[in-house]
Amino acid sequence: MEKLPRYSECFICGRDNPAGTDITFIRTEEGVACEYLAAPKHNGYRGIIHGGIISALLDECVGWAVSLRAGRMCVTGELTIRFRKSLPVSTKVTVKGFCDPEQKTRRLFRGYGHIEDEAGTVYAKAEGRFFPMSEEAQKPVFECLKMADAPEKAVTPADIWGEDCRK
Ligand SMILES: CCCCCCCC/C=C\CCCCCCCC(=O)SCCNC(=O)CCNC(=O)[C@H](O)C(C)(C)COP(=O)(O)OP(=O)(O)OC[C@H]1O[C@@H](n2cnc3c(N)ncnc32)[C@H](O)[C@@H]1OP(=O)(O)O
Repeated sequence: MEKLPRYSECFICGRDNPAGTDITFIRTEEGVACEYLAAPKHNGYRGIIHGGIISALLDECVGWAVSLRAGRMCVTGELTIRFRKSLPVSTKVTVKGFCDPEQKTRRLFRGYGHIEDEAGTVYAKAEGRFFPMSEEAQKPVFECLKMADAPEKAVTPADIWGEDCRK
């Protein structure tokens, strides 16, 4: 399992965003995943994590999974979240994201994901549609993407997609 790069300013994965969740995503055999320890600074109601935080975690995790498949960084076009169970503060959960293997077009990618705890309880599920950026539009993204274990080290598209890198 390989750590994915982090984007310095991002609310979810940015090192330089103190308001955020300070997440590192990993590439798994099936897609993308991350660990999240539910923190009181992300509360909505007392002791319960805000649905917007849950949505943002799922958005980025599923977004990474489809971006890996698309060969380009994507933007979210549509995201549907089902909040099945309140997520209490201090719960340790795993967020998992997948790309739908049946892609009919390279313009739009479908993905899905969920948040579960160690016992397998599912707190939320997501599905969405994601759009690959043009090569030109994704260039500035790479100015802020840094290696997870070496924040001074820049990342290139080939570091992420290797041979599958889209021209
Ligand atoms: C997600 C990736 C994350 C990867 C992980 C990165 C980690 C580290 C890297 C970096 C960190 C920072 C980044 C994190 C980011 C997190 C994710 C976000 O928050 S992204 C920001 C929020 N999203 C936007 O800003 C998009 C705004 N919308 C647009 O740009 C356009 O609307 C776009 C590209 C989605 C579509 O525009 P058109 O011009 O290509 O398409 P048209 O002509 O409008 O529509 C044509 C057809 O396409 C479908 N379509 C278009 N838009 C759709 C939509 N929103 N949902 C569903 N289908 C849509 C429909 O079938 C539509 O046909 P009909 O209009 O219905 O007849």
